[in-house]
Amino acid sequence: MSRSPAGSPPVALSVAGTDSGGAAGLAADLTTFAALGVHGACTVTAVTAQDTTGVASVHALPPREVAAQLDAVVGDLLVAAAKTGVLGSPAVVRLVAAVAVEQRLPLVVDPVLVATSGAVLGDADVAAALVEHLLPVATVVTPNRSEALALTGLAADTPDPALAAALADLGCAVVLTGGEPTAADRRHGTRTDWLALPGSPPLPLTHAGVPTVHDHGSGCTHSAALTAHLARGADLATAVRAAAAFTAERMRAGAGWRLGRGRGPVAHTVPEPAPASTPASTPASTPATARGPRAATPTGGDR
Ligand SMILES: Nc1ncnc2c1ncn2[C@@H]1O[C@H](COP(=O)(O)OP(=O)(O)O)[C@@H](O)[C@H]1O
Ligand SMILES: Cc1ncc(COP(=O)(O)O)c(N)n1
Repeated sequence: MSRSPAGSPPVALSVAGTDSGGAAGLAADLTTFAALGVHGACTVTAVTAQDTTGVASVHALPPREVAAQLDAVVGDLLVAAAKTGVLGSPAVVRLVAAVAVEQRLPLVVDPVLVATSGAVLGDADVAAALVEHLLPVATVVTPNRSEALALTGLAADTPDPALAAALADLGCAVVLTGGEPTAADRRHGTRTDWLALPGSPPLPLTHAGVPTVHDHGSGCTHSAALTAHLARGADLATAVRAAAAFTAERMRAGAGWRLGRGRGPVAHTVPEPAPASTPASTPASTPATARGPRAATPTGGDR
């Protein structure tokens, strides 16, 4: 049941970092909320300098600045569901947990810890705080495989279902996201997420894979879509399936894009078609084209 007043959209809150390249973090969250008919409020936890090729710097905001934003949002808006991304420090993790409990927020935790390029977006202390304080009060946690390994401390060869089940034992539902294809996924051209509910055997959710280098922000888009569907009143299983479908659809929409030199953004917007009078041979005036051809191969972007 959505908590929005009649005639108004539900409100979802993202507590996350910025991505200067506009692919991940708050950019992905707020555009996804908007695409799914949900008003997006935000609390900035960290400012990152990053692009499609990697993360240059991460500046975590002081907890008091994060607390001030949270107070402003929950003091005024009726938040129907919230999600977290980069949190920046154990103190901020504890702060968000306290607000989630106090406000009884349905909470999606995307435990963003390490970028694909290797940049640390959450250190071991943040991972420990997530396990101790945030997962016990979360509705669902959405790690990728490397985040799940960091949270559980399990061996690198632990199979996906066992990883998902170990996290569910901590007390919240889990969607172990499968952006990295398994051997079976490679054979079948698929991706497999695992849904684990505490006390139940993990369930594979397999969908068609999209061949693309425009996958930067896939995890944020997925967790934001899940949050938006919860805010709209969907049950968890429905929201999980809808989130995977939305993310794959946005990846298909951006599969032909060439934005940046590395892992380009998941398509948060679909470009207007060129005016009918534009000759087919005229190059599109995108920044990438104006600044010369960009390589289509990934060079280690951040996911
Ligand atoms: N190439 C792809 N084709 C289809 N779905 C994908 C692809 N890459 C990721 N996904 C989906 O996007 C969602 C986010 O997953 P993932 O990429 O693992 O997150 P993260 O960015 O945190 O690593 C999941 O539902 C996953 O299955
Ligand atoms: C500010 C910020 N937040 C999150 C991610 C992870 O990106 P993804 O959504 O692809 O896992 C990122 N690179 N930067």
